[in-house]
Amino acid sequence: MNRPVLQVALDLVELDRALTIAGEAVNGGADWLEVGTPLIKSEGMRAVRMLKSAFPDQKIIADMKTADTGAIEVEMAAKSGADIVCVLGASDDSVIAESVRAARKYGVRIMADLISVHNPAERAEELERLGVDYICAHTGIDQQMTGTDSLDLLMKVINKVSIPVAAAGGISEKTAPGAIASGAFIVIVGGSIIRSSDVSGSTRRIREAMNQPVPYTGPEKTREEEILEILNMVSSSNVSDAMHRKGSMVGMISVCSGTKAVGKAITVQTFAGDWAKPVEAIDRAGAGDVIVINNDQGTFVAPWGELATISCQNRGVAGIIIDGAVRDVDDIKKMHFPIWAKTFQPNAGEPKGFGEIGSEISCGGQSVSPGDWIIADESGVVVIPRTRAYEIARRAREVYNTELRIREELRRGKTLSQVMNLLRWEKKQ
Ligand SMILES: O=C(CO)[C@H](O)[C@H](O)COP(=O)(O)O
Repeated sequence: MNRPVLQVALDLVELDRALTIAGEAVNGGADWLEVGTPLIKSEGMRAVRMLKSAFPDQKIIADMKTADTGAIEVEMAAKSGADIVCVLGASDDSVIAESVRAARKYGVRIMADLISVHNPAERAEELERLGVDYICAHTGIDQQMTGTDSLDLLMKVINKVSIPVAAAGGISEKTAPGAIASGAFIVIVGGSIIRSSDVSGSTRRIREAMNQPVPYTGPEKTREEEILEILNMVSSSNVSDAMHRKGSMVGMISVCSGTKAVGKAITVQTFAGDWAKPVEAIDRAGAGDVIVINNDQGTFVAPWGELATISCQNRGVAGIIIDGAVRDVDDIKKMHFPIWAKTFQPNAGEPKGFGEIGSEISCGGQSVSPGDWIIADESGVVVIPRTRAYEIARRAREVYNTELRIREELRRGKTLSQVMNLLRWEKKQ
């Protein structure tokens, strides 16, 4: 068989950005260009026409994700210049058959996408019998965020069909060699290329990685390691964006400027003037935990100060968040320890022992349960529910990566409003 193909998925919504990025990807060695579903929904068949006319030597793939009216959609894409049209493998056999008939009539090929197919191995065999030209073992972007692995899917189907198989879904420089080693003929890459500030360089590196197949051995890190690594890289603002602009505590001020805290919450409920439970929580906290304290709206006494901070530092606690006051601020600032509080106040209370460690609390207007993840930086404090921590961390990384590319376009001279095409996307009344 010929050399494996690198297909770059242009999952963007603006055609001019897609054309620029496509050019950079082709310079980096992209073989095929995919007009991604968001681009088709935003710009229609014009996107296919423009890509074909700008890149006549590249195969153009129209990712229609067709689920009905197969003949009409394939005809539209074919007449606009697509070489390959993607249909949903999960759609009815009648849709696949009509798509294949139209494809034969208009001289294009059909790629069937296995996204959300419940029985991928069996369905891949059926799709081959129905006449499709390529099978795409695809884990969708939302599925990737929850940890579904595209190469697992690839391995389920690769030996079931004799037509070429594409691998898609979060493929990067690290996983592309595994896709080839597992038998993929086409590697489809979206985010790892189109969100990069150096599209040509990223494309080139993935192309080179594809030339050195290495058997895939599964993820290198545990989910918890991955969450920690991502949250250390992204900002609280990235995480808030990933949570649809939610999760942020109100009124929290960073005591030691320039510090950041990431870790799992040890929650403490105490009452104004009582510092026993906050200090006992230090003994319960493991290295890397963040102690989150509700002080029952007490701002006239501080449940936290320098000595508690030294104790935390000794235990490797990652940070302190107090819905209340902190004292000994001059000394704490010298320690450069990550603490967020509502206010400063020299009065300490008494260690009476009211309250609880490890219960659900409210802090800065957010509900926090033990084990929820906390990310705190100069912008503020965001709580990530533990049940969604992996997904939110991965979505935050997408936000972070998207901004890398936007920053690059700003550097080249566009305004933010131009890059985002704000006027076009304002909500119409
Ligand atoms: O079809 C798609 C999403 O439905 C994408 O094009 C495909 O998943 C490749 O993009 P990425 O590498 O970002 O996953």
